[in-house]
Amino acid sequence: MLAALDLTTLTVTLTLVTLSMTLLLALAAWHAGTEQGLRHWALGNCALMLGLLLNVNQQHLHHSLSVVLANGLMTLGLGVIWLGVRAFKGRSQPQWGPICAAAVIMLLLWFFRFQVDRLDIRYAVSSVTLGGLCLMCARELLIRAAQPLRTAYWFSGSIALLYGFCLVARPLAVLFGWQSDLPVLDSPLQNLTLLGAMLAQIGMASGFILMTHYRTAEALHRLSERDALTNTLNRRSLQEQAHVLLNLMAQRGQPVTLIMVDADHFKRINDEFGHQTGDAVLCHLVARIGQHLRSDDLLGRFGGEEFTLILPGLDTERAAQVAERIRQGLCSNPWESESKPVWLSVSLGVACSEHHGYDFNTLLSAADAALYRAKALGRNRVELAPAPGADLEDQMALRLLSQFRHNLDV
Ligand SMILES: Nc1nc2c(ncn2[C@@H]2O[C@H](COP(=O)(O)OP(=O)(O)OP(=O)(O)O)[C@@H](O)[C@H]2O)c(=O)[nH]1
Repeated sequence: MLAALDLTTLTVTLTLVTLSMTLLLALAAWHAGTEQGLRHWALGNCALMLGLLLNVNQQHLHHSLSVVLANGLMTLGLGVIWLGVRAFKGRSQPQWGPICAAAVIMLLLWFFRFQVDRLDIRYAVSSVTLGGLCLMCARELLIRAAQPLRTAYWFSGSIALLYGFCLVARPLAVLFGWQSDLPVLDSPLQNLTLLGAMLAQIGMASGFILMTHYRTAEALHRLSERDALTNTLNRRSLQEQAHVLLNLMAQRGQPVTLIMVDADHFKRINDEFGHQTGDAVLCHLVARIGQHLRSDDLLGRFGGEEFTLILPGLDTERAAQVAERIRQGLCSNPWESESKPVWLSVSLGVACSEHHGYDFNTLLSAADAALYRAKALGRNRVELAPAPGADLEDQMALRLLSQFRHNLDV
């Protein structure tokens, strides 16, 4: 059946397939923004397509073009695609690698065509080089990665592995006699190679676009749940994740503590040092808080200079110790700005599920009330949320005192 396939039809189809995949990659690269790799893949595919076109026209073109230059272009194309895979993964890209590989291949093919005419060696050299480059792409892609990117990596990687293996096996097939003669144009093996190239072309280009799509989806998801300045959870995703965590802790019957952290007199920092320094101080504040958190604790930005922490498994006493360490850590070391050190202190309100249950909003209001009290009592301190039923008048008085001090800015 393979022998019955017509070479011209195969060539035209392969060229059209490669052309449309190149266009697809180029269009995707056009809008890829900072996403690395797509441009390499589009460019590599162009070189690959030109090389293929020259190579299948051996009967009409001089061999310096259809053999030497064609294989050089195909090597360069696959090499650039390999660079694209590395760029996508954020790895170094040795630009000279593909150029040198292409130059060496062209030199070898020129020698074994015009100095010593050895078709078997030319065949082995080009098959092993192109196959080897596909295997190098596969090696970069078939790695452990977080889902969903792993699916896309493995999709492209498996195709590269399969096609690379087939290319490397081509000269072996001749060597071990599975293929009676060296493949001349129109031989079944040559037709099979062209069909394989077509499938590899469609598969790898789709795989690369899938990789970019998953990467973009991941970035969008991250953006939708993180605060752009501090990279902490934003209010909405903090609430969502807190609900899940609180339900889990309630089922297990373990305590959870919610802490509200608010920077003291932050307006003064902005006024004295400017907003940019204010932003840097907020990032410093988050980094400092992060030093005291475990991997399953949640940290979110609730408002301007107000952050919320949720500490699963900690009762009031242990959570108060964490809060105190955060307070001390911040007020004992200034943030070094370019001009002079910026001293920062925080007030913290602590509310635990032991007294306030597992409802997020109830915990939040209890911690907020405690934070108010910390502010009213002079700032730079940790206050525990009073148990429900504590003196309401007392709380009202504190709220008024806090508002009074805030208005006086003391
Ligand atoms: N630089 C910077 N400032 C912010 C940001 N978000 C809020 N702020 C500022 O934080 C300040 C908060 O001021 P206030 O609510 O009066 O609180 P405060 O000055 O910290 O006083 P107390 O909380 O009472 O100690 C305001 O000046 C806001 O402009 C931000 O993302 N970056």
